[in-house]
Amino acid sequence: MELQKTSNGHHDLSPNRIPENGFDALENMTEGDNFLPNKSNGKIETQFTDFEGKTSFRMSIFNLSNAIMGSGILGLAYAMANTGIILFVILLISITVLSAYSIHLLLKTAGVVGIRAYEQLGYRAFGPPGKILAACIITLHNIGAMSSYLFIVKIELPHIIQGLMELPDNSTDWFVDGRCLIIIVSVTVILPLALMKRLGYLGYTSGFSLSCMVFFLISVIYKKFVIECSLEHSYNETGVTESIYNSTDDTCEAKFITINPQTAFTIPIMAFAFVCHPEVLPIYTELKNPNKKRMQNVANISILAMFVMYLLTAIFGYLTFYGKVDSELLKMYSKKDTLMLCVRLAVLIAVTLTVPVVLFPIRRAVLQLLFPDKPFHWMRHISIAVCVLFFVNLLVIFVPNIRDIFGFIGATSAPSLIFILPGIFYICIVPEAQEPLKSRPKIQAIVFVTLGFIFMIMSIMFIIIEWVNGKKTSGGH
Ligand SMILES: NC(=O)C[C@H](N)C(=O)O
Repeated sequence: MELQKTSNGHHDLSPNRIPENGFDALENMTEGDNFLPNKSNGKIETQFTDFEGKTSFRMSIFNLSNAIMGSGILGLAYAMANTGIILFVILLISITVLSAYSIHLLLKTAGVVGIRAYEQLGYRAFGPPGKILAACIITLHNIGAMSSYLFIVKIELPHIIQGLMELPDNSTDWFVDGRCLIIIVSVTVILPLALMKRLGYLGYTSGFSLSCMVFFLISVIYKKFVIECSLEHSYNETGVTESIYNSTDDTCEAKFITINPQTAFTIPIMAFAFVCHPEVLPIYTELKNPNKKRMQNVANISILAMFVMYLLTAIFGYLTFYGKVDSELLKMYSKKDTLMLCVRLAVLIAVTLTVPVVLFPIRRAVLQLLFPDKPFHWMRHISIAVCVLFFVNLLVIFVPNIRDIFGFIGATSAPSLIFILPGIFYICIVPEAQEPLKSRPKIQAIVFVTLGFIFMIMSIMFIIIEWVNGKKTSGGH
């Protein structure tokens, strides 16, 4: 699809030139493209002409909620065990509000320049290095998230099959080999969904994925009332020793406020659980009748719904196992219990259906970096998805314990995507004439970025300290 060039050599994206297939226009968009500012009520409002979205409000909520909800939910009970109920609730509310504020910054910045692509905002703020930085952080973070989802499939699916088929624990058949299973799941479920041309089409699978997580939550609540907390409860059945992740507290009593060395992981776990920022602008691009308020509503509803689910999961998970809860809640439940086998399956389905949603921003970042001026092409669309999935599969198959890598990625990319980048883009892109540096919104954004840097430095420091201590206590292994 060809866009007409204006006299200054830029693409003309004026409203009377809205392309038939706006998606191509977005993929086509280059750094020099102009967007038409629309002066209404004396305020400059940029009209988005990059794409005419067709995804309904409800489907967009499903997609964004699905992007938020992932493996992060499994670590929240553990986070609560290491902060106590009150501190946890305060931190969770703070991260929820900050996450919504960050989306507000992204949407406002996108509105000012009329671009709904994270990487392009990076370009507007800092030129090519800004674009490369944003694309790399998105790719790194989302590959980390995808790997964590496939890691769950690799570990849990064999147990589910063994449990449902009543096979002995030591069976060596190929269908209980996690490595074979992730390849099968990737090829038969994830790849076809990742090949969809638009994220909007994933609304139905996202809705289904969310209902699986609701089932998980209901079961966690139910189990609280049937499982008795016992001090001898053995939860490390898989034999994986993770000294740095194990809680030190072994009592069956709820703590309201507590601080221990593992408290350091709380903010990275919560921040990771709320990351959906690379998906926000792609979802906005496909929203029907888009405007900032409507998209902010999509974000607020999704964030609020996920906040409720996170809070309930954490509280009931914690009140079932107290200080002994593992950093992966599912590990705590018996593998012989049919209900819990079904719950594991539901969580697996939920995270598997999240993988394609998380893959979309990676493909967009790669396209923006390697083929910035090229129109949509199926070959590129398909090959990037295949390469990304291939790489993530290799990672999950050959790296035995990627938790440390996640810890580091969670501590660096999550604060960057939530706090630092949206704040810096806002400060740099919203013109001084519209909002001077000393205006309230800009000062708020500066504080927000500073907070992001503090979180990031603190998390990295704590994680390094824990690694060093963990290595010492496990004899240097
Ligand atoms: N979308 C992501 O990056 C992570 C997601 N928030 C999770 O909890 O797994």
